[in-house]
Amino acid sequence: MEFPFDINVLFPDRITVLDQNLTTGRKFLGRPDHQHQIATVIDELGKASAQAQDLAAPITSAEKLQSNRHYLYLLKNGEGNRGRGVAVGYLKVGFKNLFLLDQQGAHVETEPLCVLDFFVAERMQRHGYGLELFRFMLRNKRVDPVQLAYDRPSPKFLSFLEKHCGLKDAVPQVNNFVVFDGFFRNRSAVPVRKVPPKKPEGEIKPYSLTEREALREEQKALPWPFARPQAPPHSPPLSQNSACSRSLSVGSSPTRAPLRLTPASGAYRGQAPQNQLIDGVNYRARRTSSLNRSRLSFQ
Ligand SMILES: CC(=O)SCCNC(=O)CCNC(=O)[C@H](O)C(C)(C)COP(=O)(O)OP(=O)(O)OC[C@H]1O[C@@H](n2cnc3c(N)ncnc32)[C@H](O)[C@@H]1OP(=O)(O)O
Repeated sequence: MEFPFDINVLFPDRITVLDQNLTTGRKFLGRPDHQHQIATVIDELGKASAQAQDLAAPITSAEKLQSNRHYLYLLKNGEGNRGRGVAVGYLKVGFKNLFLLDQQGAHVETEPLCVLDFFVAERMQRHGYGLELFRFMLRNKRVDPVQLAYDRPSPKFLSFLEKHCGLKDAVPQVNNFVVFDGFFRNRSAVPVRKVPPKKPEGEIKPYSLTEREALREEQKALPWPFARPQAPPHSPPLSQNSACSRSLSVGSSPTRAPLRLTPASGAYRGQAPQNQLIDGVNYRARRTSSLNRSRLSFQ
């Protein structure tokens, strides 16, 4: 995505981590004009992401980033737009209090790192940029894919997770978060938020809202004629052999088109060979002693 200003001035690094302050940790970026331009980049990418996911409104914007403790990893290509750089995409993560069901169906209260939004500009998809972002975040947060919770992953993202991480067996949930087989193993080894801040969302809800459901709640609160008409309640058809589809079938949000229960066409082009798994060798060498990982990821 191109902008009428120099992306390379705003984001000197290929991947920049932005937090609540919209800063990249570099002093000169505190300039108001730069802050404004950074906000523009986030807002425009957020809109494109919402469009790509059929969301009624963006779930990522500069304002939302400023009011939540989320982290946004922004990837640029410095050479594009005649050397001014182009914004390629982003990955947004944050800790969430969730009530999840383990494999035995028991409720577990947990606060995992969640993937909340993920976007690569349409024309740049399937060129490895998503993997670059995801890998960077995993290293930065010192976490394995199986330890993350995913906020209603799209068919493309599910395909991505299966291809690059070998994640395909979801543990059925009654909310729209998806966790995979292995998530409940060794929870104590998983990074947790150190100082629980006051939650902007209010107190913990029995089945925590996804970003997408929160969007629907916001819309419900709008008076007519601003509120979108509610779609009649319906459940997508269940697939007998898809654990993922079961977890997504309850409480799915009408803000995005219903998820297809099989991945988007061309998604599963065959099982990813082991040596294609993200960072497999490096991670194994570095972290095997401390973590008992899923049988599928990083083996
Ligand atoms: C929790 C959430 O954030 S859910 C929302 C996820 N975001 C979206 O759905 C927005 C639209 N999609 C995208 O922005 C991107 O496709 C992303 C972020 C999901 C992946 O980024 P990419 O740069 O395309 O991924 P990358 O090139 O590293 O990996 C490619 C793999 O991703 C999956 N993938 C990417 N695009 C597609 C697609 N159009 N159809 C099916 N699978 C796809 C496939 O597994 C693909 O492997 P393949 O080409 O061998 O089939």
